[in-house]
Amino acid sequence: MILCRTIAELKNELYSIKHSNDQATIGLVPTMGFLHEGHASLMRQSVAENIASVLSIFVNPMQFGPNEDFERYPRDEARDLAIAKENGIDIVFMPEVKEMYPSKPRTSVMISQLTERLCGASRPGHFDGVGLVVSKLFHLVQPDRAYFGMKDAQQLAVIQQMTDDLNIPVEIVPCPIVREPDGLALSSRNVYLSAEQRQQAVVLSQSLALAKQMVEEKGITPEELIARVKAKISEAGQAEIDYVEWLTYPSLELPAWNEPIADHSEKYILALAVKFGSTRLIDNALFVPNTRGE
Ligand SMILES: Nc1ncnc2c1ncn2[C@@H]1O[C@H](COP(=O)(O)OP(=O)(O)OP(=O)(O)O)[C@@H](O)[C@H]1O
Ligand SMILES: CC(C)(CO)[C@@H](O)C(=O)[O-]
Ligand code: BAL
Repeated sequence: MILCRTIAELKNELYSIKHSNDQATIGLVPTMGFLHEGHASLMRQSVAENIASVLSIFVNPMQFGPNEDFERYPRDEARDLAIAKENGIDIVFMPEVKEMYPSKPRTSVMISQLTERLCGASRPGHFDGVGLVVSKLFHLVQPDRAYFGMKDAQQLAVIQQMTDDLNIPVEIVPCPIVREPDGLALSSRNVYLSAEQRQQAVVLSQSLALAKQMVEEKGITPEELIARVKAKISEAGQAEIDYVEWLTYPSLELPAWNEPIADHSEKYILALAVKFGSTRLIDNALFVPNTRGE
């Protein structure tokens, strides 16, 4: 496994791969590091489907708001490199901020509509930063496939839209959410939770499971579903709800609010963002026609 800290090193390594095999397919797994089993599942899928796999580790300042956790975002380079190697990654691209942004970028990548709700509304400018860095990574690596987790379902929809709108020749591969045995979705930010908050955070996946049950009950409307999910989350002492939304997926539009969900024909997402103290966690479940959710 090769570690590249500069764009020049990355380009050299990619050139060598392509030079030795011009049919070589490249998979890209973009991350912000502090790797866990969720990231590892993306890496394994990339390794299984491509001749060579690039893992990027970059805590992108452009996607953090002024009062967010950019400075204290967890980092552990040695551990990340060991996990990348164990999972068969060929190249780790781990640039400094000044390598990715030698000066303040004057170009913005603004993806409209899909970013109006959910994390786009709670974190103004967040998806502009994500769009910018992911398009830079796509241009630098020129992957055949890029792997994104469904935990960040809005991000996945936004990146797919950006890729389609800009005709970027990469296949976006959605990967399922990896969870702890008690249901909590793996996230680098889980490390911020106190023991008590960690116990309370299980309410996220529990409320998604409750929603699946309720959608099976004929007659429930999005309005009732959201009220009941919010009530369930509020049972966890310190939980402060940022949003609970029921939207079409991947178009992220509001469906008819007062009409029963049963027998729906579209794909929907129930998306949650909840704060436990200062730690904001997200989770979601997809509901496909005539099923109880994924
Ligand atoms: N539990 C998970 N299951 C599957 N994919 C995941 C999971 N957690 C993160 N990912 C995916 O890994 C990629 C990199 O995410 P990132 O480095 O932000 O990790 P994270 O754990 O989501 O961090 P954060 O706590 O900052 O949200 C994204 O595509 C993300 O969706
Ligand atoms: C896609 C990404 C690596 C861009 O910084 C980030 O938003 C993430 O880790 O999901
Ligand atoms: N996992 C999405 C990256 C972020 O929270 O900034």
